[in-house]
Amino acid sequence: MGKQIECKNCTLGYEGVAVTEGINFTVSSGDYLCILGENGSGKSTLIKALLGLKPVMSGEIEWAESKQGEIGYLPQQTLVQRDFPASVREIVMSGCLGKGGFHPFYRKEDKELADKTMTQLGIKDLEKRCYRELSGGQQQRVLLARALCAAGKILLLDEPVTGLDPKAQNDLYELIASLNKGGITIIMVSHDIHAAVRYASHVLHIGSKKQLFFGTKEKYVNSRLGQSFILTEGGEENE
Ligand SMILES: Nc1ncnc2c1ncn2[C@@H]1O[C@H](COP(=O)(O)OP(=O)(O)OP(=O)(O)O)[C@@H](O)[C@H]1O
Repeated sequence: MGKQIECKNCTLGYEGVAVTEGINFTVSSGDYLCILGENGSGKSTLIKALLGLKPVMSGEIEWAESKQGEIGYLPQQTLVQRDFPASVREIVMSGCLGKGGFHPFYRKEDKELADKTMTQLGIKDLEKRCYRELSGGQQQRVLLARALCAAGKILLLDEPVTGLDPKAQNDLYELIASLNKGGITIIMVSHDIHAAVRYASHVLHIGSKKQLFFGTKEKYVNSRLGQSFILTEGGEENE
């Protein structure tokens, strides 16, 4: 499998102050990487670095074959976004803007890609509906379709199931897993250890100040760190 991203001994931080260091991991085509870590450990900062929005303080992020611009990003939803007054089709199509250089109008291939993606994600029948009238789960599908139109190779998802009920969470996880089975690389930031254990191929666990683990999911669940995280997080969920 081709290597897509390699993060080499990166230090991430703001204004000369490191948030986390010693970040080392590799993402290959078809991987499903789950990034775990407590609040404030630097997960969002790492996302910004992966998207090229923020330079690393030291170390290097190396991109192979697919370029940085080919990463589709599903941000954490904000309330403002939930109220966005545009149709489903318009939102999905907007993912095509900026693809293949600047072009101010949608091209035929953009429209075809939007149609194909909406069908794939089961939202074609919603295309004329206004985004803000949809359920949270439907809205996430729309944003996922948009991210897929922006980049068909790697999807970077930041807490994608936040705010969804358990059934919608499960449906979205299953949809993401099916995209991964279809060959799309997934990088997902999550607090949900259960989803990581169920779906991911690899785990990156960031602690306060430094990386605690990177490796296959199987190694993670058998490690002392993985075991204790599963126990504490599982305990919280069952309370
Ligand atoms: N723009 C900024 N300037 C300075 N410090 C920042 C900035 N953004 C974040 N930080 C600090 O960097 C640290 C890591 O933040 P980050 O948002 O990356 O954590 P996180 O792991 O994504 O947390 P959460 O799980 O709560 O989303 C925090 O201590 C935060 O206060």
